[in-house]
Amino acid sequence: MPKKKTTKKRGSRKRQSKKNPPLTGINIETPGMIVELEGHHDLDVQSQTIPSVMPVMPVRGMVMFPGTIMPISVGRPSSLKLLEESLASSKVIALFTQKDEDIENPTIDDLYSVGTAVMVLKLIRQPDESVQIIVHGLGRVTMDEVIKTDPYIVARMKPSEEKLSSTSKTFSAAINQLKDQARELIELSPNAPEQAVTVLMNIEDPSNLADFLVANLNLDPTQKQDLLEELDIAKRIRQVHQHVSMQLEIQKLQHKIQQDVQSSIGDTQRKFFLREQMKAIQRELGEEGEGEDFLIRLREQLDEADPPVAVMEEAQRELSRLELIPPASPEYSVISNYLELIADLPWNKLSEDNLDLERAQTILDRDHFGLDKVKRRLIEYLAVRKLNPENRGPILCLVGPPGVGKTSLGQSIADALGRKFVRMSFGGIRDEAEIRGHRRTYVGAMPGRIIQELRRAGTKNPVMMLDELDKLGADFRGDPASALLEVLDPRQNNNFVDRYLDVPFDLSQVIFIATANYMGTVPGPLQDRMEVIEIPGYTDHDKLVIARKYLVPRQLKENGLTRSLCAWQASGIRKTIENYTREAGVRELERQIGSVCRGLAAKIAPLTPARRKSKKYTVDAKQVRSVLGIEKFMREDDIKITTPGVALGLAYTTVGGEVLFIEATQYPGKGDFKLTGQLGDVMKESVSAALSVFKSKAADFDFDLEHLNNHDIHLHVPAGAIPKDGPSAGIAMFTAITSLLLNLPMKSGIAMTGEITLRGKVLPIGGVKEKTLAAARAGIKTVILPEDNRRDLEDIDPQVQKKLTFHFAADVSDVLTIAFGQPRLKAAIKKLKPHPRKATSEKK
Ligand SMILES: Nc1ncnc2c1ncn2[C@@H]1O[C@H](COP(=O)(O)OP(=O)(O)OP(=O)(O)O)[C@@H](O)[C@H]1O
Repeated sequence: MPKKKTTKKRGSRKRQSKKNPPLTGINIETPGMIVELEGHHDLDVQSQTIPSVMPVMPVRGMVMFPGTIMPISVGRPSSLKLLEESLASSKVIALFTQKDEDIENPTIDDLYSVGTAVMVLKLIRQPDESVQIIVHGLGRVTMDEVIKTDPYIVARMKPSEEKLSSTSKTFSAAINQLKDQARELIELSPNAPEQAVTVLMNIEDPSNLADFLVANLNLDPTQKQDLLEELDIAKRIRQVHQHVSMQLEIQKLQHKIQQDVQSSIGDTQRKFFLREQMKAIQRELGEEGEGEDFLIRLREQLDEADPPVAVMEEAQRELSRLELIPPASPEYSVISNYLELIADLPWNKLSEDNLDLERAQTILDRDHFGLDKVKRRLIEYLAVRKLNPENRGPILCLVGPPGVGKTSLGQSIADALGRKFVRMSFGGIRDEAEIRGHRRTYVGAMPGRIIQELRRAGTKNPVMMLDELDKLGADFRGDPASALLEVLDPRQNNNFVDRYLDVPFDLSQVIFIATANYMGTVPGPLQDRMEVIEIPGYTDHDKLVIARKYLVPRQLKENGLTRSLCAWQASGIRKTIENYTREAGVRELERQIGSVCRGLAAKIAPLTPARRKSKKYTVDAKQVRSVLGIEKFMREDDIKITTPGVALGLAYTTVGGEVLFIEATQYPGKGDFKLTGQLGDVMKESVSAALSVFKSKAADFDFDLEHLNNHDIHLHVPAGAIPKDGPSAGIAMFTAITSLLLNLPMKSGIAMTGEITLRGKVLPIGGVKEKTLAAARAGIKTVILPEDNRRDLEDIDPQVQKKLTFHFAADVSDVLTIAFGQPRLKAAIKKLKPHPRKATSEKK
């Protein structure tokens, strides 16, 4: 290494310098040797006089200043010659800067006229035959007369006389200020040597100070030459001051930029170190493995989930937060739960649709009996999807009583399409957050049901069943229906934002199918967005087939039985339908069939395997009776009417059509009218209307209205615990009141439905299909419908039509004729005539 060599050589040179006269021994031919010239210590330099004749060495790209020490590379042959010859006699030479540094062999005219006399302190021979000299500036010289130019220039010099024009206090202040600024500049300069400030502060002489600073300032050679030629020290100080100030400004600016850069790098480094420290602490606590592995896994899962860029950015932000939190902290689990959700959600996972319509039809037929209209609509829906995949189609809403197969139809559609099936029930949901989630700031926050179900589905295009839409509530916690509106709106749902997830998720590929028992309570705007498909309920015949094909085989299997062990007969199923269930769907029927199967399983299980093989139970009506016990429903008894004041109405409720008993009674009182049975406002009004119609027709019946002043009437609609509403029981109310006041029981086996007006007209009603089904189920033989509902007849199931006789009424008098029979009615009126008058006159 050059430094080592230098030290080593120094020692030998010292010895050598003592023995040999130095310069005579210079051998430029010996490369790598440093020659220390004799007598170069400070005192020598200071006492060195500047000879009047000196060899001139041209230099380029630099200006030498008195009082400074500089290394100079010498390579030109003429300069090497100069050194070789002149150093033998004197260590002092003159350095003159070239005006144009590109000139290889400068003449006198190519040099500035002012140069610097220098003392050569060291000469170092380089391996490439050049030489480096270290020189100490002695003083300014001006070329006076050229003595020779070959092989190098030798000239007579006249020393340059410097002058100090000012010694005032201002000048001293300027010197001090210059020194301060220069010190600041040195301190800001990253490469300045440590002792530079000390050297600066020790310089007393203003000329030396100026020269020292110029030599070290970052100026170009012409500027430096100007300052060399400036002999007025005060002026030179001023100019140097300007340069120092400017460079200080630049340096400060650079320093600031540097600091800014460093502080930003420093911040990243700080975080890195802190993180490392955190890991070390976690390692000490034994928590490290857990957290590290988990984070690695999480990162992999996130990459795999490949969510949209914005979501990934959010996830990365949360991941970096997670890295700083110890696994034991509660926040750790909050963030990690969130990230796990993002990693689990099917951002890009789609299942491929199978739009083979024949296959879809087969699957629908395989899973469900009947329901032809519904199945046809579902096939149409799939056909449109096949022809126009972009068309999202309407949102289907299957409406019907419980247990008619709405949910299982949804499952069949998903099977037919080859999509995943998820179901969410809205029964009792009152909080908007159930759908849209809670913000993560809440303790125990969770995503909404939609996002939870999608996570469960694992694909972003499942069939999602929104069950029991009619049970959706609303309270102070917000309106879940409005959140659902956003979910179902095809223009908004590609950007659905769950509050917990806080980033949009695309729901546009989900097929939503809603179900409801009753459309009446589904919020209007939601109804608007859906296409309603009604499933009215099953006839006894339908139920028989469904039971034989689906329910019995399923229950046998579930209870570990076989067909050969338990042979269900049609009579057994019919008995179960008629005497143990009263419903529109088949859920209770399946439950009862299950009960029978369990009862038989209890008998079969104790048998030996051999006995079991030979034993066969025939499940007929008798067997069902013996297992299920006393019949729950006796149809004929139920509808037999023996007392006045009772009428059978037909209603449409959330559980399908129903036969409604309307009972009225009277007792002496003050003419009050009492209503019970949880009747809604509309129904109450229709009772008032019925009473008013009766009063308006009292004369026709020869009925003395005075009777109503001293009798109270109580009208009750069982079952009292179930809320009822609607106008369609109007004519039944009127019939019940008439029956009571005319003291004439209605004929048995007749049920009626129709709204009543004050003029006694009968207005049309809805739900004819469901109501007639219920009538047939209950064993009713005759149904009175409003005249305007005649057109609904063709919609009624043929099985039901066969069982019922229909009468159509335009006016209440038509109703009374059918309900009581004209002769019975006349007889009752006749009987009644003297009775109330007698009672009144008796009272009088
Ligand atoms: N037409 C049918 N063919 C075969 N099975 C049926 C039919 N209708 C209903 N079921 C069966 O009846 C049971 C009840 O049906 P499901 O749960 O789908 O009723 P739902 O209409 O959704 O009732 P809820 O309104 O209470 O949700 C299911 O096991 C279903 O398979």
